[in-house]
Amino acid sequence: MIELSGIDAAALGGTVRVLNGVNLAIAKGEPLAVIGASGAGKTTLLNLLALMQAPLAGRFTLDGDEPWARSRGERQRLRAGIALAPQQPPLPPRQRVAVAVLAARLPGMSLARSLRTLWSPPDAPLAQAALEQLGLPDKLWLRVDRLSGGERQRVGLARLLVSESRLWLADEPLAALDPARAGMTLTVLRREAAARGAALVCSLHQVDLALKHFPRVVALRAGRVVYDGPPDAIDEDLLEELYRSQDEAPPEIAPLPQPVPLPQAMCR
Ligand SMILES: Nc1ncnc2c1ncn2[C@@H]1O[C@H](COP(=O)(O)OP(=O)(O)OP(=O)(O)O)[C@@H](O)[C@H]1O
Repeated sequence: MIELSGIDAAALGGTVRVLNGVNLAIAKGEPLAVIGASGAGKTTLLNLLALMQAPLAGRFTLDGDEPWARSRGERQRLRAGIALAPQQPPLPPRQRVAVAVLAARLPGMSLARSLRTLWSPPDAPLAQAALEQLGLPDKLWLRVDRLSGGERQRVGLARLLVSESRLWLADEPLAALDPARAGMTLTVLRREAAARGAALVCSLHQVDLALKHFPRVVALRAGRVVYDGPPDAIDEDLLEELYRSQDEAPPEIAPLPQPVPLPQAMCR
């Protein structure tokens, strides 16, 4: 489905190389987790897969086609077939949740139908079903700015569930969720992607959940793929290498000066 070969890429809006010689093939319907320390390039990789950012070097193919050799319009059409849930979903604050969720279906619709959807969503039961699966059964007609951060994040994920895309990209989908919701959310994403035959690529900071929920894990360090395989071959040494900078001892902090006793006269 997607093949990256020797890809170098900058972050969205940047020019400095972040991804470095990345080789990665993702098959139709394949689930995979991307792990790595903060700044390793996970978001950059997902934006690249979503055709948001052109590679600086290397070969990128999508279903055998080279999107970056195509015209802007043709690439736009290819992009419409990919669903990306950013870490902070860009949901218009005054929009109803139903409309925000169903906006994910707009790329495949005629203009007349998309205008109708925005005005009075005919697919509201679809949005409701997606929200229920993600533990938000009573939010359909709320305004987006009435939601908590974790609820907003799940509304962003509900967009994946209603989209007609066969490539779902979820960038840190658990960032605003409590631990119980986090596991449940990954279960739903995995199950629903499998039911629709959609490939699912999730970047995750929760390594334990990545290893538990995904049959394939790609580990990035400083923009390079340092591991790509099943979770059971990931050991402590690799995790230590991946997250080494986070494990360094914190800098020594000079002790605060002891309080100077005030003269008795000043305490009265
Ligand atoms: N617009 C930009 N211009 C230049 N550099 C950027 C830009 N956006 C991000 N970067 C840098 O690119 C590198 C990779 O960022 P990226 O967001 O892909 O990492 P990440 O692994 O997703 O991190 P996190 O886990 O913290 O979200 C970081 O060093 C970051 O500072």
